[in-house]
Amino acid sequence: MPPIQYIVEGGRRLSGTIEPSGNKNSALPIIAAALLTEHPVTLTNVPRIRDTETLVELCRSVGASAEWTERNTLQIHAKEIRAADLDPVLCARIRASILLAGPLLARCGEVALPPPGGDVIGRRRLDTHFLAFEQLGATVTATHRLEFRASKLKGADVFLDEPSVTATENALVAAVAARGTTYLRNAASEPHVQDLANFLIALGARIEGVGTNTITVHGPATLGSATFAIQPDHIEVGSLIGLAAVTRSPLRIARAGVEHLRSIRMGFERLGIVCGVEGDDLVVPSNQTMKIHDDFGGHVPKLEDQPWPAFPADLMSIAIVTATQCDGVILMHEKMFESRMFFVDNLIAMGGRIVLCDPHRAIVAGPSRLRGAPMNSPDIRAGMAMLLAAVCANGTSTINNADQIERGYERIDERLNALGAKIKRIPART
Ligand SMILES: CC(=O)N[C@H]1[C@@H](OP(=O)(O)OP(=O)(O)OC[C@H]2O[C@@H](n3ccc(=O)[nH]c3=O)[C@H](O)[C@@H]2O)O[C@H](CO)[C@@H](O)[C@@H]1O
Ligand SMILES: C=C(OP(=O)(O)O)C(=O)O
Repeated sequence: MPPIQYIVEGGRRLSGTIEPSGNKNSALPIIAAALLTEHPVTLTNVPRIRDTETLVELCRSVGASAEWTERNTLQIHAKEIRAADLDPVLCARIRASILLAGPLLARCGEVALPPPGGDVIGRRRLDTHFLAFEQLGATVTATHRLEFRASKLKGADVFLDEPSVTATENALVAAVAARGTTYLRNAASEPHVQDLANFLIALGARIEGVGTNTITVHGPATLGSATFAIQPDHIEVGSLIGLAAVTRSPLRIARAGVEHLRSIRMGFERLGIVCGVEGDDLVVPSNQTMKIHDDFGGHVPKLEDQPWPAFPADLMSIAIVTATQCDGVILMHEKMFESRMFFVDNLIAMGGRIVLCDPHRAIVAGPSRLRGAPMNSPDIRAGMAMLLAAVCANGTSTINNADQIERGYERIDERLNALGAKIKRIPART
């Protein structure tokens, strides 16, 4: 498939209603966990994006049947599976290939995985996965590929060395198959971790503490079949709040999953962007103050990411672009990843007033009028942030490597064009 380029004509006001897709980071562990049961599983509201398509291919490669029966409905039946010959190219395409470790280990007693890929946003450690599997009774060998073996998984009191999202998900799936009770302490609690736990419960697992940092699993569970709807993507909702704000456009984000939006709304409120809630819809008015709130005493405020329920790392790039359009000064502190902030060079080239202090911190002084420019998307969220910048800038921008954006956002060009944006999607000239 040729690489994709977006040509964006900026400076247009948007309006209308948009519904977020299902959460990518829920769909991925849930598709992988569907391999845990011999019975058929139907998943609805699955985002039809590059990452889910790749994982579906990997599921087929281990012997499961996986069919899209509608655009966003996926049926998976893992009657018999084998944990062998996983394609290194497919595994390297997505971070979520590591999520096959838990279900395949539980079903087959061993699995060898080529290293996972995913966003190039800094070092992405796997040590927490290894720690959890070892405590549940597996042996782990990590060389050019990752090998996990366990003739029997045993429940354990596991303290994760950090609340890693995918490590919590792998440990949760393995614990459902393990004999005895497992406590996962210092567990991640993101909406996608909750979604996975609720899917496992729908299959028949006994899990307590969903949404907290101590998850208790009583195993082993006898699993059946289930139909499960993936919850809305809170990161996409946050991206759309940023889009509405930078283009000064009134947007209604329908079925936004407002119960999970508190820290995200607070983050944008610090930038002077206030959203209303109507039922499960989020309403972003166009008449925002866009005035950054100083800390008490007039001190320079900061916005930092942290594990859930705090402001999510995957929204930092969006928040930075948004802040360029706000009045005031703010320190943006990305604590988790070392390379996620380098994309700000593109915003600086467009006229953004940003000082990159070090790989983790940037000071943004706004507002600045952005000018269209050529850009290259390094990762999903930086790509989406650049798309926001391009839509609000004066003139035309080109975003190369827009495939990255499409790893995480479904038909984003069509959906934003329906709101009034002008994004042309073309195969890039090589
Ligand atoms: C498929 C999927 O679900 N991917 C998400 C998942 O990736 P993933 O599960 O790979 O991310 P982890 O939660 O393991 O951690 C991400 C990084 O943050 C660091 N870290 C983590 C916890 C902590 O308290 N302190 C800390 O510094 C880790 O060392 C690591 O470098 O979670 C990340 C963090 O929300 C998101 O960016 C990714 O979109
Ligand atoms: C970092 C992300 O994805 P992944 O973990 O799949 O690379 C993301 O969704 O922003």
